[in-house]
Amino acid sequence: MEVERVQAIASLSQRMDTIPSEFIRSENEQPAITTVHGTILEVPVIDLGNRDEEKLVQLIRDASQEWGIFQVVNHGIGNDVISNLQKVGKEFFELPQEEKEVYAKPAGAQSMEGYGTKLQKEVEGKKAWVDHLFHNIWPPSAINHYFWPKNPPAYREANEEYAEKLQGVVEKLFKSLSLGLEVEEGELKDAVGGEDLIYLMKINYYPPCPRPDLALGVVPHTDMSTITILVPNEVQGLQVFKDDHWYDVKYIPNALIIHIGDQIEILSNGKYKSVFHRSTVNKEMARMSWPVFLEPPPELEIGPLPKLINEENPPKYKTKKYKDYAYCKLNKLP
Ligand SMILES: O=C(O)CCC(=O)C(=O)O
Ligand SMILES: [Fe+2]
Repeated sequence: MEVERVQAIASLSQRMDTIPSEFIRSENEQPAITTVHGTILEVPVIDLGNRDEEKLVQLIRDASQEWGIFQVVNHGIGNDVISNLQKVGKEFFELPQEEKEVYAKPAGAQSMEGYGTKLQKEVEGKKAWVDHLFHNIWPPSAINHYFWPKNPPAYREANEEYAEKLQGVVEKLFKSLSLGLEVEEGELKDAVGGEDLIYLMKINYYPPCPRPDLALGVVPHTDMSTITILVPNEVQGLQVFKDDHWYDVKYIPNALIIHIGDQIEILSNGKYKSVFHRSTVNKEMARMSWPVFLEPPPELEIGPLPKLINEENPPKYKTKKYKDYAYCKLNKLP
């Protein structure tokens, strides 16, 4: 079956000032109506190079409790590594449509991997203004190079380099998040699979949109991952829901945006919050983002850490295999 890519629809709508009606959100979702303007609240920005470890733990703990999202600077990944990742991703999405289709996600495949467009019409039968590419980048045993673009030729090296460097950031984050819960520093990482933790890369490509006031990119959701580490391009678009309102997340060049996902909320028995977020689109420019979802192996069972449970603190979440959690979430089952 031929799937209509948003990028193809966008190139047709460029000459018009309208978008197909299935992309027009209801008023209670339209970004022009529901976004708070002006920087009233700002997502915390944390210096990951801070040598005062206790302070770092405290900052990450507070941001994860209060917001479920923060940006990190001084994270140790070179600007060149990030700009190479962005460059090859952009080049891939700028290839002719038929070259991208080579990587299309096979119909009915279990895995997320491949090039695609969300098929199911989302909330109220509406579509999202975005195409994507998914593929694992770590560990080597989880990688299927079939889904890694061969063009541009530097694609593979740029992604390998980023995956390599990302591991240091992942270690630091899990360590601080564990210490923030007053458990051993390796406890959360072990609970999500240790060295078997899977790094799933997604590239979101949001083509220019004639009516960014009416459409949405990725619709409101929480990530089902443990943590998501996201690199945006320079086009503003990520928004978080806080105290009943939608706020823009400020673009900071070379910063990484860290989302707490559902599995960390569950493991922490609700102390850390999985952040509710969405993305908007731009009239003139293509927005792109590179979230890496850190996912437990499918068969691993995840529930609140036993050390956090006692008579006063009963478990607030069920323990489930990650694959069952994902199945229920995707199919909107309890
Ligand atoms: O593009 C963004 O900034 C957010 C994307 C996102 O939330 C997702 O793909 O899960
Ligand atoms: Fe997300």
